[in-house]
Amino acid sequence: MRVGLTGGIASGKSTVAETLVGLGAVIIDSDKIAREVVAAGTPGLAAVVEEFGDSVLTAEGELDRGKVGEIVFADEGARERLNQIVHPLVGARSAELEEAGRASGALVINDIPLLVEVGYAPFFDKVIVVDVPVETQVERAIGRGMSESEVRARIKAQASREERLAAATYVIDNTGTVDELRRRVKEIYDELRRDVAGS
Ligand SMILES: CC(C)(COP(=O)(O)OP(=O)(O)OC[C@H]1O[C@@H](n2cnc3c(N)ncnc32)[C@H](O)[C@@H]1O)[C@@H](O)C(=O)NCCC(=O)NCCS
Ligand SMILES: Nc1ncnc2c1ncn2[C@@H]1O[C@H](COP(=O)(O)OP(=O)(O)OP(=O)(O)O)[C@@H](O)[C@H]1O
Repeated sequence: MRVGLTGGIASGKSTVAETLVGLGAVIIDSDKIAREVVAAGTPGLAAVVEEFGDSVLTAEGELDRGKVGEIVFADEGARERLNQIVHPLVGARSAELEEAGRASGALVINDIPLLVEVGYAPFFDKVIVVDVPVETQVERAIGRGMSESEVRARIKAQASREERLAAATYVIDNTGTVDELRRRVKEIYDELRRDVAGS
Protein backbone atom coordinates (compact mmCIF):
# COMPACT_ATOMS: atom_id res chain seq x y z
CA MET A 1 0.00 0.00 0.00
CA ARG A 2 1.42 3.41 -1.01
CA VAL A 3 0.59 6.33 1.26
CA GLY A 4 1.24 9.99 0.44
CA LEU A 5 1.17 12.99 2.78
CA THR A 6 0.71 16.46 1.37
CA GLY A 7 -0.37 20.00 2.18
CA GLY A 8 0.47 23.56 1.25
CA ILE A 9 3.41 25.45 2.65
CA ALA A 10 3.30 25.74 6.47
CA SER A 11 0.13 23.65 6.69
CA GLY A 12 1.73 21.35 9.28
CA LYS A 13 3.18 18.46 7.24
CA SER A 14 6.43 18.31 9.20
CA THR A 15 4.54 18.24 12.50
CA VAL A 16 2.36 15.42 11.15
CA ALA A 17 5.42 13.57 9.82
CA GLU A 18 7.22 13.88 13.16
CA THR A 19 4.16 12.45 14.94
CA LEU A 20 4.01 9.55 12.47
CA VAL A 21 7.70 8.77 13.08
CA GLY A 22 6.96 8.67 16.82
CA LEU A 23 4.26 6.09 16.09
CA GLY A 24 6.69 3.91 14.13
CA ALA A 25 6.24 5.01 10.52
CA VAL A 26 9.07 5.63 8.07
CA ILE A 27 8.77 9.02 6.37
CA ILE A 28 10.26 9.78 3.00
CA ASP A 29 10.73 13.53 2.96
CA SER A 30 10.69 14.99 -0.58
CA ASP A 31 11.86 18.44 0.53
CA LYS A 32 14.91 16.88 2.17
CA ILE A 33 15.65 14.71 -0.86
CA ALA A 34 15.19 17.75 -3.12
CA ARG A 35 18.04 19.38 -1.18
CA GLU A 36 20.26 16.28 -1.31
CA VAL A 37 20.02 15.85 -5.08
CA VAL A 38 21.39 19.36 -5.66
CA ALA A 39 24.06 19.28 -2.92
CA ALA A 40 27.56 20.56 -3.82
CA GLY A 41 29.28 18.35 -6.39
CA THR A 42 26.18 16.43 -7.53
CA PRO A 43 25.10 15.97 -11.17
CA GLY A 44 21.80 17.57 -10.09
CA LEU A 45 23.55 20.79 -9.13
CA ALA A 46 25.54 20.76 -12.38
CA ALA A 47 22.27 20.50 -14.33
CA VAL A 48 20.76 23.44 -12.41
CA VAL A 49 23.87 25.56 -13.07
CA GLU A 50 23.76 24.67 -16.76
CA GLU A 51 20.17 25.90 -16.91
CA PHE A 52 20.37 28.97 -14.66
CA GLY A 53 24.04 29.99 -14.80
CA ASP A 54 26.84 30.35 -12.25
CA SER A 55 25.08 33.18 -10.47
CA VAL A 56 22.88 30.64 -8.61
CA LEU A 57 25.96 29.36 -6.75
CA THR A 58 27.29 30.70 -3.47
CA ALA A 59 31.00 31.45 -3.03
CA GLU A 60 31.28 27.97 -1.45
CA GLY A 61 29.91 26.30 -4.58
CA GLU A 62 26.53 25.47 -3.06
CA LEU A 63 23.11 26.25 -4.49
CA ASP A 64 22.04 29.72 -3.38
CA ARG A 65 18.53 28.66 -2.38
CA GLY A 66 17.37 32.18 -1.56
CA LYS A 67 18.36 33.38 -5.01
CA VAL A 68 16.80 30.42 -6.82
CA GLY A 69 13.63 30.91 -4.78
CA GLU A 70 13.47 34.57 -5.86
CA ILE A 71 13.79 33.52 -9.51
CA VAL A 72 11.43 30.56 -9.63
CA PHE A 73 8.60 31.88 -7.46
CA ALA A 74 8.37 34.97 -9.68
CA ASP A 75 8.53 33.14 -13.02
CA GLU A 76 6.45 30.07 -13.87
CA GLY A 77 8.62 29.10 -16.85
CA ALA A 78 11.77 29.13 -14.70
CA ARG A 79 9.97 27.11 -12.01
CA GLU A 80 8.93 24.52 -14.59
CA ARG A 81 12.53 24.23 -15.79
CA LEU A 82 13.80 23.75 -12.25
CA ASN A 83 11.06 21.20 -11.51
CA GLN A 84 11.99 19.25 -14.62
CA ILE A 85 15.54 18.90 -13.38
CA VAL A 86 14.84 18.22 -9.70
CA HIS A 87 11.62 16.15 -9.69
CA PRO A 88 12.91 13.08 -11.62
CA LEU A 89 15.94 12.95 -9.30
CA VAL A 90 13.68 13.16 -6.25
CA GLY A 91 11.42 10.44 -7.70
CA ALA A 92 14.30 8.02 -8.26
CA ARG A 93 15.81 8.53 -4.79
CA SER A 94 12.38 8.28 -3.12
CA ALA A 95 11.71 4.95 -4.83
CA GLU A 96 14.95 3.53 -3.43
CA LEU A 97 14.16 4.73 0.09
CA GLU A 98 10.59 3.48 -0.16
CA GLU A 99 11.76 0.00 -1.01
CA ALA A 100 14.22 -0.03 1.89
CA GLY A 101 11.55 1.25 4.29
CA ARG A 102 9.05 -1.34 3.18
CA ALA A 103 11.59 -4.11 3.74
CA SER A 104 11.75 -3.03 7.40
CA GLY A 105 8.02 -3.79 7.83
CA ALA A 106 7.18 -0.23 8.88
CA LEU A 107 4.36 1.79 7.42
CA VAL A 108 6.06 3.95 4.77
CA ILE A 109 4.66 7.41 4.10
CA ASN A 110 5.82 9.73 1.32
CA ASP A 111 5.79 13.37 2.45
CA ILE A 112 5.42 15.21 -0.87
CA PRO A 113 4.50 18.90 -0.69
CA LEU A 114 3.72 18.96 -4.43
CA LEU A 115 1.94 15.59 -4.66
CA VAL A 116 -1.20 17.10 -6.21
CA GLU A 117 0.62 19.72 -8.34
CA VAL A 118 2.83 17.09 -9.96
CA GLY A 119 -0.10 14.72 -10.61
CA TYR A 120 1.11 11.89 -8.37
CA ALA A 121 -2.21 11.30 -6.55
CA PRO A 122 -3.23 8.35 -8.80
CA PHE A 123 -0.03 6.54 -7.85
CA PHE A 124 -1.02 6.43 -4.18
CA ASP A 125 -3.59 4.16 -2.54
CA LYS A 126 -4.16 6.67 0.26
CA VAL A 127 -3.52 10.40 0.31
CA ILE A 128 -3.40 12.32 3.59
CA VAL A 129 -4.00 16.05 3.16
CA VAL A 130 -3.13 18.55 5.89
CA ASP A 131 -5.59 21.39 5.48
CA VAL A 132 -5.67 24.96 6.81
CA PRO A 133 -7.01 28.24 5.37
CA VAL A 134 -4.52 30.32 3.37
CA GLU A 135 -4.43 33.01 6.07
CA THR A 136 -3.31 30.41 8.63
CA GLN A 137 -0.55 29.27 6.25
CA VAL A 138 0.59 32.89 5.90
CA GLU A 139 0.53 33.51 9.67
CA ARG A 140 2.45 30.33 10.51
CA ALA A 141 5.03 30.81 7.75
CA ILE A 142 5.65 34.37 8.93
CA GLY A 143 5.95 33.02 12.47
CA ARG A 144 8.76 30.85 11.17
CA GLY A 145 10.65 33.77 9.66
CA MET A 146 9.41 34.03 6.07
CA SER A 147 8.24 37.37 4.68
CA GLU A 148 4.59 37.73 3.69
CA SER A 149 5.45 38.21 0.00
CA GLU A 150 7.67 35.09 0.00
CA VAL A 151 4.95 32.91 1.44
CA ARG A 152 2.22 34.31 -0.84
CA ALA A 153 4.41 33.72 -3.92
CA ARG A 154 4.85 30.06 -2.86
CA ILE A 155 1.14 29.61 -2.20
CA LYS A 156 0.40 31.02 -5.68
CA ALA A 157 2.74 28.39 -7.17
CA GLN A 158 0.83 25.58 -5.41
CA ALA A 159 -2.50 23.79 -5.81
CA SER A 160 -5.59 25.37 -4.26
CA ARG A 161 -7.14 23.95 -1.11
CA GLU A 162 -10.02 22.57 -3.19
CA GLU A 163 -7.69 20.79 -5.63
CA ARG A 164 -5.84 19.17 -2.74
CA LEU A 165 -8.99 18.18 -0.88
CA ALA A 166 -10.32 16.52 -4.05
CA ALA A 167 -7.36 14.11 -3.91
CA ALA A 168 -7.69 13.31 -0.18
CA THR A 169 -8.47 9.95 1.38
CA TYR A 170 -7.93 11.49 4.82
CA VAL A 171 -8.15 15.17 5.65
CA ILE A 172 -6.31 16.52 8.67
CA ASP A 173 -7.80 19.83 9.74
CA ASN A 174 -4.88 21.65 11.38
CA THR A 175 -6.70 24.74 12.60
CA GLY A 176 -6.80 23.45 16.19
CA THR A 177 -4.00 22.82 18.66
CA VAL A 178 -0.94 20.68 18.04
CA ASP A 179 -2.34 18.17 20.57
CA GLU A 180 -5.54 17.87 18.53
CA LEU A 181 -3.42 17.43 15.42
CA ARG A 182 -1.45 14.61 17.04
CA ARG A 183 -4.65 12.82 18.11
CA ARG A 184 -6.02 12.92 14.55
CA VAL A 185 -2.70 11.63 13.20
CA LYS A 186 -2.81 8.69 15.63
CA GLU A 187 -6.35 7.81 14.47
CA ILE A 188 -5.25 7.78 10.84
CA TYR A 189 -2.08 5.83 11.60
CA ASP A 190 -4.09 3.15 13.46
CA GLU A 191 -6.53 2.90 10.56
CA LEU A 192 -3.73 2.55 8.02
CA ARG A 193 -2.05 -0.16 10.10
CA ARG A 194 -5.37 -2.06 10.25
CA ASP A 195 -5.70 -1.71 6.46
CA VAL A 196 -2.21 -3.07 5.89
CA ALA A 197 -2.80 -5.97 8.30
CA GLY A 198 -6.10 -6.81 6.58
CA SER A 199 -4.76 -6.71 3.03
C1 LIG B 1 13.38 26.93 -5.08
C2 LIG B 1 14.16 26.31 -3.94
C3 LIG B 1 15.67 26.29 -4.27
C4 LIG B 1 13.93 27.21 -2.69
O1 LIG B 1 14.56 26.61 -1.58
P1 LIG B 1 14.11 26.94 -0.07
O2 LIG B 1 15.19 26.38 0.81
O3 LIG B 1 13.79 28.40 0.05
O4 LIG B 1 12.73 26.19 0.16
P2 LIG B 1 12.46 24.61 0.45
O5 LIG B 1 13.14 23.77 -0.55
O6 LIG B 1 12.71 24.34 1.89
O7 LIG B 1 10.89 24.50 0.13
C5 LIG B 1 9.94 25.06 1.02
C6 LIG B 1 8.55 24.90 0.46
O8 LIG B 1 8.41 25.68 -0.73
C7 LIG B 1 7.44 25.07 -1.56
N1 LIG B 1 8.06 24.75 -2.87
C8 LIG B 1 9.32 24.35 -3.13
N2 LIG B 1 9.52 24.13 -4.45
C9 LIG B 1 8.34 24.40 -5.04
C10 LIG B 1 7.89 24.39 -6.39
N3 LIG B 1 8.72 24.03 -7.37
N4 LIG B 1 6.61 24.73 -6.63
C11 LIG B 1 5.76 25.09 -5.63
N5 LIG B 1 6.11 25.15 -4.33
C12 LIG B 1 7.39 24.80 -4.04
C13 LIG B 1 7.01 23.77 -0.84
O9 LIG B 1 5.88 24.06 -0.04
C14 LIG B 1 8.17 23.49 0.06
O10 LIG B 1 7.80 22.70 1.15
C15 LIG B 1 13.68 24.87 -3.62
O11 LIG B 1 12.41 24.90 -3.06
C16 LIG B 1 13.68 23.94 -4.84
O12 LIG B 1 14.72 23.46 -5.27
N6 LIG B 1 12.46 23.68 -5.40
C17 LIG B 1 12.32 22.82 -6.55
C18 LIG B 1 12.19 21.40 -6.12
C19 LIG B 1 10.86 21.11 -5.49
O13 LIG B 1 9.84 21.08 -6.17
N7 LIG B 1 10.86 20.91 -4.17
C20 LIG B 1 9.65 20.66 -3.44
C21 LIG B 1 9.27 19.23 -3.24
S1 LIG B 1 10.00 18.00 -4.25
N1 LIG C 1 -1.88 23.26 15.14
C1 LIG C 1 -0.92 24.17 15.15
N2 LIG C 1 -1.05 25.30 15.90
C2 LIG C 1 -0.08 26.26 15.91
N3 LIG C 1 1.07 26.18 15.20
C3 LIG C 1 1.25 25.10 14.43
C4 LIG C 1 0.28 24.04 14.36
N4 LIG C 1 0.75 23.08 13.51
C5 LIG C 1 1.95 23.51 13.06
N5 LIG C 1 2.25 24.72 13.61
C6 LIG C 1 3.45 25.55 13.36
O1 LIG C 1 3.32 26.08 12.05
C7 LIG C 1 4.56 26.07 11.36
C8 LIG C 1 4.44 25.19 10.11
O2 LIG C 1 4.29 23.82 10.50
P1 LIG C 1 5.14 22.66 9.80
O3 LIG C 1 6.59 23.02 9.74
O4 LIG C 1 4.75 21.38 10.44
O5 LIG C 1 4.49 22.80 8.33
P2 LIG C 1 4.99 22.22 6.93
O6 LIG C 1 3.74 22.01 6.14
O7 LIG C 1 5.91 21.09 7.12
O8 LIG C 1 5.80 23.46 6.37
P3 LIG C 1 6.72 23.54 5.02
O9 LIG C 1 5.77 23.46 3.90
O10 LIG C 1 7.36 24.86 5.09
O11 LIG C 1 7.69 22.42 5.09
C9 LIG C 1 5.60 25.55 12.35
O12 LIG C 1 6.21 26.67 12.96
C10 LIG C 1 4.75 24.76 13.35
O13 LIG C 1 5.36 24.71 14.62
